[in-house]
Amino acid sequence: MTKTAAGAPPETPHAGPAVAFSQAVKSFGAVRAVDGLDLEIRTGETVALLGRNGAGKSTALSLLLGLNEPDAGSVRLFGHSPARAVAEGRVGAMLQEGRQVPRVTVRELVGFVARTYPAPMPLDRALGLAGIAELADRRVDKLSGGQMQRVRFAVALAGDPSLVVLDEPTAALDVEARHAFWTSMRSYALRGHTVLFSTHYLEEADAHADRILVIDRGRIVADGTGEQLRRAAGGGLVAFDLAGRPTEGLTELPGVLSLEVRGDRARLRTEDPDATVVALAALGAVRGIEVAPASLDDAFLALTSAHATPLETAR
Ligand SMILES: Nc1ncnc2c1ncn2[C@@H]1O[C@H](COP(=O)(O)OP(=O)(O)OP(=O)(O)O)[C@@H](O)[C@H]1O
Repeated sequence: MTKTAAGAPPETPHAGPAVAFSQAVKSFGAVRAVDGLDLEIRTGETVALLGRNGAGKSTALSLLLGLNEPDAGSVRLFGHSPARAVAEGRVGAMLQEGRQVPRVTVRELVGFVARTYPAPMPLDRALGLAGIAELADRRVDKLSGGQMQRVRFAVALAGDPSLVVLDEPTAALDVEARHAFWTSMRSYALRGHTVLFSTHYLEEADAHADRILVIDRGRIVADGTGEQLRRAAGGGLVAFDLAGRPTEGLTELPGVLSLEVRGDRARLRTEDPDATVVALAALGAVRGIEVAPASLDDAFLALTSAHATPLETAR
């Protein structure tokens, strides 16, 4: 049998999903960090994993990378165990914490990691994709947090993996670096690769993922595009000019969940915008009326609030 440069067995082609969790469970003491996780990610998808602090994102990613074993259920990457997929060089990862290696340059570090993979991408391409070509000869322990984050991205890409897993990749980046990061990530994804990233930024998930998975208390509570999540959360915002009208009774109108008054303008959060508008029209309160759908923030809060029940999203 042919051995690869890294001593790993050669890649075996796989037609099924890139990632498959089946009823995966991982507990730490009394905390069920991942609690019966079921999900599949197809090859070529860019997927965002969204969740509150402590929702189970990092634990799910650690199961996926084989850094932790599930207590029950299974996790498969390209049809195999995570350990095998990693050994075959199919997976690159950018985790939240990475120890800095003193005294080596960016080029040396990324080159070193690349050589541990069976079929790495050319070093200059990895540096270029991560937007750090001009930092190649700088020492990694002298870089800023944002620059280091991009070095981690280059390290994740160095082996030319089929799947990259990014845990909160833009957490330390300023607006410009964030923009550059997503451009790099997009060009990587466009080459048919699979990307899974976790984030707290809803707008980033909406803008850069084909599909958003919302995780809460270790389970997937929603799965769909940003648009599907907004629709599943339902409801919206109805705003109108009070024109001196008293606000009493507005919270009793059909569908209304809450009222906010700013100057002369009333903003009603409602689970049934149509019914609320009809009721306002009956009161003659229609001056400057505007209806806006639920935002992704609203959808996220509805999905992950303490009493939320999983929503069915049409996929
Ligand atoms: N090694 C560990 N030992 C004990 N508890 C842990 C460990 N790792 C995670 N947990 C707990 O498991 C739960 C899920 O944590 P996890 O880090 O997966 O969440 P997260 O969604 O990544 O959160 P954040 O957005 O804050 O990074 C939390 O209650 C956390 O305290």
